[in-house]
Order: sequence, then structure tokens, then C-alpha cells
Amino acid sequence: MNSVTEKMIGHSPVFTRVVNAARMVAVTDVPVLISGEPGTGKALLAREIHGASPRALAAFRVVGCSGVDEAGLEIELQASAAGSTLFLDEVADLGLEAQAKLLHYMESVEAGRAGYPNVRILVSTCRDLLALQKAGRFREDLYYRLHVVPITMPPLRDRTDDIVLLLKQFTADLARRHGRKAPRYSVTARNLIKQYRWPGNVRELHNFCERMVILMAGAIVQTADMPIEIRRDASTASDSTLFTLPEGGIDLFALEGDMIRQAISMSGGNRSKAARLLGLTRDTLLYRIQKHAIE
Ligand SMILES: Nc1ncnc2c1ncn2[C@@H]1O[C@H](COP(=O)(O)OP(=O)(O)OP(=O)(O)O)[C@@H](O)[C@H]1O
Repeated sequence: MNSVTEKMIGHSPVFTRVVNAARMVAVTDVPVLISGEPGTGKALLAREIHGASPRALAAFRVVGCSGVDEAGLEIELQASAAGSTLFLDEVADLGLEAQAKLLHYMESVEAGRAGYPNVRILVSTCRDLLALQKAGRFREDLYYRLHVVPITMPPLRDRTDDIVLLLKQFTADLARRHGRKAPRYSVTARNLIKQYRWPGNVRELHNFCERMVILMAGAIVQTADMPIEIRRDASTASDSTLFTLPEGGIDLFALEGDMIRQAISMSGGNRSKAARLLGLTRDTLLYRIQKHAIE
């Protein structure tokens, strides 16, 4: 049996937790509800759960639910063979009648009714299913039937530890696929990549790597070679001026002392907390407290 981690790249704690949950649920028959923003890897995880399950040798069928009505769903459900896995992508796009059909199907499979072969259901959504359920747009009974083991794929901005790993792996794989020499990244370009919020998540990072492999094969990617949205995001996030120096200048030493006093007071005298507020290590803060002779 394959491991769930085989194709899924990531080593951040939040990602590892997801993979561990997927590994545990893979060996069972229960439905899995995979939520998360677009491009976070929901479909890939569903495929990996199937691949790590005792059903790995049977079919894995994907049905995109957008535009699928009750009759369309019925056809898809009937086409699923015993022992296979059916992945319903964007399940919240099913209308209420189709939802009723799915619920009835899942209940019938679970009860082992004649004409209902043993098919495992995995679903994904990028919507807030609970909110839809409360708004009357998603059946409550179906919600709870699907909600046995919910797994939430974290957005890439919450697993920044994985960005460089994904960048390296995607670059190497895509360079091989396109028969190009992999580009390398300057330190500043790499920092921009780490700071960017990646609203399209792993898919956006993958597309970016592909673009760079094609356009910058064998070269060193500099800031100027990066897409405008990545440069713009970083300039608003970190490169922008934090504080504008007045024309008459300032007393930097006094300002530093003042900031340290404020941080100590804000943290109720806790030196570690104060250091965190100032983005310093505790040792550096203690050194500066001494330098400013702060009590
Ligand atoms: N952890 C990962 N390791 C390697 N590749 C990944 C990972 N997560 C996602 N990908 C890749 O990113 C792309 C988007 O993933 P996927 O289609 O699974 O996302 P999704 O959440 O289902 O997106 P959508 O909601 O838009 O359908 C795919 O090419 C997938 O192979």
C-alpha cells in the first residue's frame, strides 16, 4: 500500500497533521470531507487517500459537482463499481434534490441494500459548508453524514515553511518534464517568494515554477524577473517604509529606549514577551535594556 505522503510535498507541522489524519482515515471506509481554499491540494489528497486505501487497485472516479443535477448524479452514482472510490469535487455545488439523492445513496450503500455496491465517497469543498447548511442551502442530514472525518487543507500562507521545499521540488520536476535546465533564484527573489501570500495556493506556486522553468531556464531569477503581483505584494507587505524620517531627523537612541520601555510596560514586565513585541531575541533585549540603563 502506498503512503499518503508519496506525492504530497510538505513538512510543516500543520501539513503533517493533515497527512497523518489522511493516513489514518485512508484504511477505513468512512466518507471524508476535504475543505480548503482553491489550489490547496484537496483533489490530490483525495487521490492519495484512495491510493493508500485497500481500494487502491479499484477505480478512483472524479465527478465535478458544478452543473450536475439529480439525474446527472444518479448516472454517476450508478456508474460506480463495487470497491471503487467516488470523489465528488465541490459538493456544495449540488442542488438540494441532488443532495437528497446523494444522501439516499450513501444510506443505501451503508445498509448494504441490493443494487448499491460498496462505493466509498470522498467529497471536497472550498465553501463554508456549515454556513451553507445554516442558510438552508445544504441539507443538514447530508452535512452530518459527510462530516464524519473533516480534513481542512491549510492555505499556503499558513505553511510558509513548505514554500521553499515546494519551489525546489516543482522546479526540478518541471525542468525534467520540459527538458530544460532548472533556473535558480537569487536570495531576494527567494525572499519575495516566501513573503508572497499565494492566494491561488499550491496551484499558483506550481504555475509560477512552470513559467520560470520555461522563461528562465538555466538562469538566475532576479527580483526584476518575478511576476508583478509577487513584487507588489512584497512591497506592501514588508519593503514599504515603516516609519518616515522627519526632515529634522530623530534621536534614534532615545527612540529605541522609548520603544523598549513601552514593550516592557505592555508585556507587564515579562522580558520574553517584550522581546517578541520588538522582534528581538530575549538576550538582545536584555543587552539593550542594560545599554539604556532601564530599570
Ligand atoms: N502538497 C502538495 N504537494 C505537491 N503538489 C501539490 C500539493 N498540493 C497541491 N499540489 C498540486 O497543486 C495543484 C492544485 O492541487 P488540487 O487540484 O489538488 O487543489 P484543489 O484544492 O483540489 O483545488 P480546487 O479547489 O481549485 O479544485 C495540483 O497540480 C496538485 O498536484
